[in-house]
Amino acid sequence: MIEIRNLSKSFGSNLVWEDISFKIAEGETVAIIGRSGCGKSVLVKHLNALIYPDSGEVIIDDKNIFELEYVELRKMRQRFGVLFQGSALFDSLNTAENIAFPLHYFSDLTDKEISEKVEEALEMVNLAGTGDRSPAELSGGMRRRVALARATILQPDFLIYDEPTSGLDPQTSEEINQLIIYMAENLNITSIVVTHDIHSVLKIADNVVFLENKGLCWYGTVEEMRESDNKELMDFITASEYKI
Ligand SMILES: Nc1ncnc2c1ncn2[C@@H]1O[C@H](COP(=O)(O)OP(=O)(O)OP(=O)(O)O)[C@@H](O)[C@H]1O
Repeated sequence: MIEIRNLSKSFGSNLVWEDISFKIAEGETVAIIGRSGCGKSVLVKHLNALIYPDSGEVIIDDKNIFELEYVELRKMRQRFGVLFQGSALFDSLNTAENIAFPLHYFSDLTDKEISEKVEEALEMVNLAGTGDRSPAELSGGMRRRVALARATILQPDFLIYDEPTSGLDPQTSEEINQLIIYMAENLNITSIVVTHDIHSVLKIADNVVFLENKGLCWYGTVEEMRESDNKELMDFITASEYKI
């Protein structure tokens, strides 16, 4: 469980948002939506203390992560995986080496154990047999799946997805949505998804955080979002050109 309590953040005189509170239960998928520049990325960077707030707390396992000492902070950060926007694969490494990268850094596994884990991960994202291909030889959807295999290889408790379906066609987006659901259900990963893709939100999310007017404008389940008459939320969804 991650509990966000009364979080506020400014950069100089630029107030990003204030007094944000909500909870993310274990195994839940929460979507964070809102217009460009409303502070979605800044918010998720608080969840693993990459950014510190002006005030407020993020509680994980009964501890305010902003008060953790260096060693504990490192351990806490290792519980997070991140799927970066645009996949962020290393072009000089092949697919298998990309996925193996975190294991070389953060585990004591032998080379043989690492290759076995990489093969399993490739199978999980339906890319068995492509380990020796370079990222340049893969489609956008395949690169996203490799990035997902890499982000989950250390079996994180929490996975942050930064616009996982951006730039993908509807069919490939759907494959990624299905994988996000698979990861949440089968690996019991708690997922935090920053997205502009309302269709994806409806497919994958349990709960939705909508940032607007420098704060948490609306929070609820996807079912509640379908029924909501919150004007700002509806305007945002309508502008996303998706009717629900
Ligand atoms: N390191 C930083 N220093 C100063 N200002 C920052 C920093 N990071 C973000 N900001 C500011 O915080 C605000 C929110 O930015 P953020 O990137 O979180 O928005 P976003 O909702 O994720 O946008 P987008 O949907 O376009 O990715 C912006 O005004 C941005 O300029």
